[in-house]
Amino acid sequence: DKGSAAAIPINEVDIAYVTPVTIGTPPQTLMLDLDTGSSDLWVFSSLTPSTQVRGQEIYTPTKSSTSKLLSGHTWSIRYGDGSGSRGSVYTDNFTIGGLEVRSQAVQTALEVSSSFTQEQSLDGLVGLGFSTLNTVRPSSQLTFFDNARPNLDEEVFTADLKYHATGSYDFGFIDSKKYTGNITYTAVQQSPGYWTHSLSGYSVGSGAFQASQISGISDTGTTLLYLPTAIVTAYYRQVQGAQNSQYYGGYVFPCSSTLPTFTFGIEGARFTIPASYINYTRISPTSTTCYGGLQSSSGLGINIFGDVALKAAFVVFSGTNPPRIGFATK
Ligand SMILES: CSC[C@H](NC(=O)[C@H](Cc1ccccc1)OC(=O)N1CCC(N)CC1)C(=O)N[C@@H](CC1CCCCC1)[C@@H](O)COc1ccncc1
Repeated sequence: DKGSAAAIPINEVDIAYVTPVTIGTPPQTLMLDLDTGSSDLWVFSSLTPSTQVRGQEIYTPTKSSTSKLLSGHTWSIRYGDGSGSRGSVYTDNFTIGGLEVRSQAVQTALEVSSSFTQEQSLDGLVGLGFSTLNTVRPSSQLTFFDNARPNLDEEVFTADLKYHATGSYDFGFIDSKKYTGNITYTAVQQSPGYWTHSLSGYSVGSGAFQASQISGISDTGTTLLYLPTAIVTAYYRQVQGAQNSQYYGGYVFPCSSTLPTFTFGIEGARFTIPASYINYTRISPTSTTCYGGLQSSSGLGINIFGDVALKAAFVVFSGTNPPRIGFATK
């Protein structure tokens, strides 16, 4: 089996990407954020209070002839940005890009935090982290990828996220038309459940490559790139007028400033993030101050290789034993 689906940016600064999925019989289509940084598949549903739903598509289990309540099971999740949700659990048929999983655990929201309510183009998440992170109790549930794996032609899924454009997620195969050169793989530590691996170093602009093992998680559900403070200060030292603003909670700079590129290493391979990806957004629509796509990870306790980095590469998440992650230029 295999599947392929679009990864569509939900706004003009690629804050997140959504993918059309279908749930149930007859199929109900929702737009979900495929997130390698978590392992719960949850959706806005007919059980979500209407005061918390603002334009999202919802999943109505009672309209599906193949839905089954997973009685006595609940879930509750809190994300790194403080957003969260909780609820009950059904199983139903679930499809992404033509790839179907029967009786996938679909977590129906009974409550969502305000930032989810405000994000009307996001109907929920598909966690693609390791199933050990799943929050369903009393028995944790498997991710879509873990359920699909036995039937996949190849035990992989790939992410081809794009800057200000629609990319794709593929399941069960590696599309050689989506990348150039070779795929460089590196080892993944799957504890505590993230796609955790190391960078082999970095360089700023045309500067020398600094070899150093930088451990972090490749996370499609995180917008920006979060690295150790020493690296981030070295980067913004090259940017006229840059400053680390308490007020804006990160590095900001004049939108007219020239930004250097940022290169990261995977083993012996090098991947360069264009300056445009790091000139992330104006702090307000009329402002001439811009917010950086590279920020310090010091407040997070973990380095996160988010979309700003991932969209500079074609990424292979390999569920082989042991798991590994691959990067190729595109
Ligand atoms: C540094 S983890 C912060 C990260 N959330 C972000 O990256 C959000 C994403 C977002 C925000 C608003 C609308 C749409 C998308 O975006 C921002 O936070 N920003 C972008 C805009 C920028 N101006 C400010 C910073 C995060 O929790 N991801 C989790 C998934 C995410 C949750 C929110 C909805 C979209 C999916 C997940 O993978 C990682 O979970 C954890 C990571 C570490 N320990 C615990 C949990």
